[in-house]
Amino acid sequence: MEYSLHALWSSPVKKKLLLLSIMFFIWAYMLYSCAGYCSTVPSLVLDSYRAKEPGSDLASKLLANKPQPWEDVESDYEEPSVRIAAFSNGSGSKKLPQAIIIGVKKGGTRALLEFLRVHPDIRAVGAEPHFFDRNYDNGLEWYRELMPKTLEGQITMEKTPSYFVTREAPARISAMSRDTKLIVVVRDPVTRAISDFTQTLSKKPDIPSFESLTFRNRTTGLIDTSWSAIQIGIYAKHLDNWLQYFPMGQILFVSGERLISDPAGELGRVQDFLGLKRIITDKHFYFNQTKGFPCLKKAEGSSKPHCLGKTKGRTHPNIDPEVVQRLRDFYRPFNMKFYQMTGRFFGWDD
Ligand SMILES: Nc1ncnc2c1ncn2[C@@H]1O[C@H](COP(=O)(O)OS(=O)(=O)O)[C@@H](OP(=O)(O)O)[C@H]1O
Repeated sequence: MEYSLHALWSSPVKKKLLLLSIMFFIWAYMLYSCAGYCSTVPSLVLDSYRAKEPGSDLASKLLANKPQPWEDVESDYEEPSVRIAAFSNGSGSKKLPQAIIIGVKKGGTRALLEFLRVHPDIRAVGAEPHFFDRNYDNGLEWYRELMPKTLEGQITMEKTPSYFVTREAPARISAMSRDTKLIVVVRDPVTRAISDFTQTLSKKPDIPSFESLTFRNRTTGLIDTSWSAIQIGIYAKHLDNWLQYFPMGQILFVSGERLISDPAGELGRVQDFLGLKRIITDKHFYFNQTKGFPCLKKAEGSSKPHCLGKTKGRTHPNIDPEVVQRLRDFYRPFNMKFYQMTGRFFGWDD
């Protein structure tokens, strides 16, 4: 061995060859390193440049795609600043909702969600995601990103009242998870229709009167069931669609009227349904005379009393009593069917 090495070093041609190959390796290594560096530099520069562009990060992308919560139904919703500070950076992970308030529009869905958020085992997204109706193409990952972080054992929730009347929503929610718990806040369909109309009127003061929108033909008294304010209240019909995908035991019906007269009682039923300890009780509520509604003594993440905003609990316009009666007659058979289906008498037809 010693001899062969000595022989190698001693031969001048071989010495040169060895030197050349060492130089070649050094040169190749430098070229390789430079190529790697050169390919990363522009992208790093570009990335940091992109990061400065508005809307470049994930959160902004979501915001860009995010359904506008102030569109249509939820023009009033604002995340209380206290809540943002207290929970936006919490630990845990984002999960798809295990329970959803699917309806109904103007039923009292915001009140229910705000009350439920007081529970330490519930975390909910404030704005309406409208995933299963308007934003389904964005994909489940987009939807999950909207959710707040939860710890083990906490339930993730959202509310989008239009799901209840969206034909595709039951199949889509079932495809996400067949175990999703569904909650529907229902309210007398006649009052609901007037509430719905009142909301539209507040945004578009020039719309025709409630009375004229109600009828296809006022003289024959034919109701215009294509008007969404009327359509939404045919609860039995919409429920049929949900029952194709979910068993009745997985859907809880909350009375919008009882949610106002006895919020703790209705919240007790909801907590049982969600398998949670009854933590929200009558101690959490007080009746605010000025607002004319129950309010929270302390909102989630805050020590201050909290009533819903001014777009909840609007004064309704006076509607011709004859039209109201005609609508009562129209809804009666659907209501009866609905009571039968749900096994609960909501008392809208006294
Ligand atoms: N505690 C409390 N405070 C204020 N308002 C309350 C409350 N509980 C139920 N309600 C009723 O909720 C109605 C609005 O329903 P939604 O929140 O489902 O409306 S929306 O579909 O999200 O726009 C709203 O309807 P209007 O009275 O017609 O404005 C209220 O009657």
